[in-house]
Amino acid sequence: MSRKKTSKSKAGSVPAASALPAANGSRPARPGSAHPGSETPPNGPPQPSRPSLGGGGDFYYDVAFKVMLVGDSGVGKTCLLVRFKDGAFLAGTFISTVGIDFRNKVVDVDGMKVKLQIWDTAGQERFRSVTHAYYRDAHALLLLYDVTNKASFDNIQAWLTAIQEYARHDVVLLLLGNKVDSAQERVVKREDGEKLAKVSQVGWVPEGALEAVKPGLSPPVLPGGSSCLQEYGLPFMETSAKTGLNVDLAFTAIAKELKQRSMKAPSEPRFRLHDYVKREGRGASCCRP
Ligand SMILES: Nc1nc2c(ncn2[C@@H]2O[C@H](COP(=O)(O)OP(=O)(O)OP(=O)(O)O)[C@@H](O)[C@H]2O)c(=O)[nH]1
Ligand SMILES: [Mg+2]
Repeated sequence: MSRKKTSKSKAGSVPAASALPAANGSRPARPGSAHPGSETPPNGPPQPSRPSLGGGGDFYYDVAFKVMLVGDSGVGKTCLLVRFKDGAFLAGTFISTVGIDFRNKVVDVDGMKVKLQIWDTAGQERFRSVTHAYYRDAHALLLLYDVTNKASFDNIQAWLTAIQEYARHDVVLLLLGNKVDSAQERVVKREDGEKLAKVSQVGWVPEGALEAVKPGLSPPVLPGGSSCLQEYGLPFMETSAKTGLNVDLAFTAIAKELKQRSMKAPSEPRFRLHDYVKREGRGASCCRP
């Protein structure tokens, strides 16, 4: 497979200004050279991307995907991204994201270079309509709550509703409970996150299936589907942007899943995201129904 070229550390921001995609799908031109739309805007099902037009970079990639970080303000989305991209933690003053920022990172997945274009959204309510417009382009979403902030956990359902409404039906979704290093301040137990993940689903689950599973927390019987049964619920992990716990794993798991899906005739065994994060997660782990 031929290698595509991408820039080494391309990053940009899209302030919540006028230059945003219309909700009906048309995408007006955005000013600013840093706009990622000129680079590799992923559209349609996961597919190998076009070569980067950014030029001048020294990294190459085979496939590229768009990943979005979503969740309440202050849950640690920006810190998670910085930890993954730079291996650092943004301690100190909390600077809330305005609009949307993005960073690129190329990861090696079983010998293939997978470029993740990671969009860091503003969690504040006032930017909600802005960020919703971007959901439809995302191949994967990392949905975060803060284990020291109960409200951020309670709001996950609302985030899932928005995802259901605005994201593509086959979006890869991973639920993350962040800030587990703050053991003293923890108010959301790992088991609560696991339970929520177990009964939550967006995308392909048939009408009524979610209701069916809630009372007893056992998987629904899907019409004729066996593989669906095995992956019901959301994959879930606890993370810490501060210590780095499970941060690389979260992004790697997403990259593996997307890479597998993009292959027309995969020669290797099907990658199972739920199993992977359950097996590989350290400390506070994950769940699979
Ligand atoms: N202890 C601890 N603090 C964290 C962690 N992640 C983020 N924080 C802190 O939480 C605050 C908010 O982090 P951000 O990453 O800016 O939050 P955000 O989700 O991007 O917020 P918005 O941009 O407003 O949506 C900052 O003060 C961080 O230092 C973590 O894993 N552990
Ligand atoms: Mg932020």
